[in-house]
Amino acid sequence: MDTARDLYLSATLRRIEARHANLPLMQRAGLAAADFAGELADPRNRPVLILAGPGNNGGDAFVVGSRLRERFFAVHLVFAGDPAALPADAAAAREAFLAGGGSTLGEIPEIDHWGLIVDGIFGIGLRRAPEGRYAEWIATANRLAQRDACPLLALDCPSGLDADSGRRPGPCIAATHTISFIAAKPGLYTGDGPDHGGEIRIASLDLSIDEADGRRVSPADFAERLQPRRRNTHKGSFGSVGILGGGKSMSGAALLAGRAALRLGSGRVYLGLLDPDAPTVDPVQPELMIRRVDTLFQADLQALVCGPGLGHTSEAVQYVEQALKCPLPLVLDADALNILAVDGRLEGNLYNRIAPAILTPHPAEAARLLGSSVREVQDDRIGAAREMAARYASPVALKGCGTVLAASDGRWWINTTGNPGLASAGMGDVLSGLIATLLAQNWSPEQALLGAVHLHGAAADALVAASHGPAGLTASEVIDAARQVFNGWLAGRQR
Ligand SMILES: NC(=O)C1=CN([C@@H]2O[C@H](COP(=O)(O)OP(=O)(O)OC[C@H]3O[C@@H](n4cnc5c(N)ncnc54)[C@H](O)[C@@H]3O)[C@@H](O)[C@H]2O)[C@@H](O)CC1
Ligand SMILES: [K+]
Repeated sequence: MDTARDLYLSATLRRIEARHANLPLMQRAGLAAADFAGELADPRNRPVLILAGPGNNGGDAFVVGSRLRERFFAVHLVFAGDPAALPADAAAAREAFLAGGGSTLGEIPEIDHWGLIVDGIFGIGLRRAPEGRYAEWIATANRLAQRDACPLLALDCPSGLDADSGRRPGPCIAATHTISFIAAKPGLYTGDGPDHGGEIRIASLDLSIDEADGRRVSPADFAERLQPRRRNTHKGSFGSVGILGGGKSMSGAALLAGRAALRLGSGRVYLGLLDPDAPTVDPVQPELMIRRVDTLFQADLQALVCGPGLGHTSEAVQYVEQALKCPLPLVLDADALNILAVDGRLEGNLYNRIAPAILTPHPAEAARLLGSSVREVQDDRIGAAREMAARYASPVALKGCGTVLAASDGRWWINTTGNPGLASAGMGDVLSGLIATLLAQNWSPEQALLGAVHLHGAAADALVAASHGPAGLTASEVIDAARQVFNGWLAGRQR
């Protein structure tokens, strides 16, 4: 088990819990959380507010209350559930808290300044949007943590967040820190999770488990490919990439993909632009070889991107078909995905391909491919990515906060590099160029996808660290930062 990377769905966690029912897991969880709380609490020993819900997450909260009281914290524990309806472990934790001299409150008390707020309302047992009293507690906890600038520690996951999907159906705790028990939950890293979990710590509760459902992407996934360049090489050694796109007035998207491919180290980059009035040279990057679109396939290519700025004309449809039929590793993005979504004839070409294809939809493109809505895609990003990968027999990256990557055999990953600076035009075009470069250099489709997505996010993170974003971050800057980060990886400095 790699606690830093492994992700577990709640059904798997329930099975693991059941297998270890003889162990005092709630005591271990509460103790680990109390240790974390002790690190976070205001050194002036301001009071601690603990919110306990009606299930085992509430039970964890009672254990935290007991442990913190033993350490002489002033604990105010709020519990409004029916004690008789608590699950057995939680009921025992409540009894122990009361037997130790603790008492519970029915509502959040008025206190001038909290030193720490602990959220033990709901964990992986959330069934629906919190409402009524619990919705009010969530809103109040968020407000008080802001007011007092105090840490808000979520037990297991922020209450109101669906731990499997990262969806928040209603009010949700905005934690500054989360301590996730047994293993990390995927919902902390995608969708609304990253806005609500804060800094995440995993408490394994001393269990050794192995059957992870998914993983977070790490450079370890593609480290074997990060080899220094041999000296005795030439431009043919590093692959030729073709970019097919650039319909009427949309050359920019294709240029960005091409520049990204060139600057990540493709030996040659050819652009086939559909717009007859498109420029024949890129003055910013004159190394790009801009061709008439009908001659693009005559070049000796090792990988092809189809889609950036392609448009949706009948000519564009023909070229998508040609791209799908060509024996080159292929990245399908943007309008190529939209065309694939509406033209049922084309789908079969994906299954008959002799070279791999990779799909990189954003949520709206994914909704078109799946015949669903953006809302449905976003409510279950992992499920949507896996469904597309299975249906199109190709690796897929569902872009967005916590990009979800899926292989056609059902494996999935979440990428945790990147930031909101990537929410601007051209970023997807850049990603497609990065993926194609790695494909053209014989990376496997899976490694090319994981490597490029991780790199793309890491480049944006490096720019934000240097105050070039998130506001105003541009795709062109990400290209240059990706080159820098990648060369750092190659040199072994940032692995
Ligand atoms: N079972 C175990 O062995 C362990 C469980 N642990 C804790 O237990 C949690 C899971 O416990 P539970 O399965 O009891 O689930 P939760 O405590 O997360 O919540 C379930 C309770 O809340 C109610 N509920 C769910 N959504 C609601 C809503 N929107 N409004 C009002 N009530 C709602 C349910 O009816 C149920 O009573 C984990 O997240 C973790 O914190 C830990 O102590 C580790 C060990
Ligand atoms: K919680």
